[in-house]
Amino acid sequence: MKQIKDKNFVPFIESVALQARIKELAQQVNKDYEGKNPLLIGVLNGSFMFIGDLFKSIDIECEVTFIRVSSYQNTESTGQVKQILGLKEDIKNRHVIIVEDIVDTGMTMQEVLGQLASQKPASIKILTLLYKPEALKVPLKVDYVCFEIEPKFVVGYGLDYDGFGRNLDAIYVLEEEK
Ligand SMILES: O=P(O)(O)OC[C@H]1O[C@H](OP(=O)(O)OP(=O)(O)O)[C@H](O)[C@@H]1O
Ligand code: HPA
Repeated sequence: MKQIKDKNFVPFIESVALQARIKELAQQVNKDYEGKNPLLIGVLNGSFMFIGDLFKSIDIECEVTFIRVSSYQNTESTGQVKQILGLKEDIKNRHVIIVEDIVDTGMTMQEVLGQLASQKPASIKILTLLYKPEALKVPLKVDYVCFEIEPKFVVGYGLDYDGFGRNLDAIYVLEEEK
């Protein structure tokens, strides 16, 4: 069991299982993107650990970069607008793979996908470590998934609870929800 701030988390996906599945997914990317020089775009902060391990097992020609997504209140509407920060690469005509740690409501990915797609990449796909299909609130196609999970709060391996828990080498779930 791990205590993070006021909450207790219990083991959910162990490190060995994570690493084995990440290697499998990397093999799939190797197969699908051979000769295409894909650009992997990691969404910070959560994806840093996952993309590090994934990238080591991708052995075709490829590149990696990172973005952050900032949320701010649009003054002209009540909705949350997310802005992509930090993308310096020209993605026009590139094969882009967006790499996430988790797709939960799907709001982040919907926004990021829309904004990147408007820059006319040759192709664009979403690759995520964790996916909560039952929590999805917007229509979204998630192309590569390591693990589909129930809609429970998880931490570890890059994912945080209030900033903490990212350094755990496995995924843990809130105790009372297991
Ligand atoms: O599908 P959604 O409901 O939009 O949730 C998923 C997003 O939430 C988390 O990011 P967060 O904003 O917590 O930032 P972080 O990566 O820095 O932890 C996660 O890394 C995804 O980007
Ligand atoms: O389950 C989660 N854990 C941590 N961060 C998250 N961001 C969206 N869903 C989650």
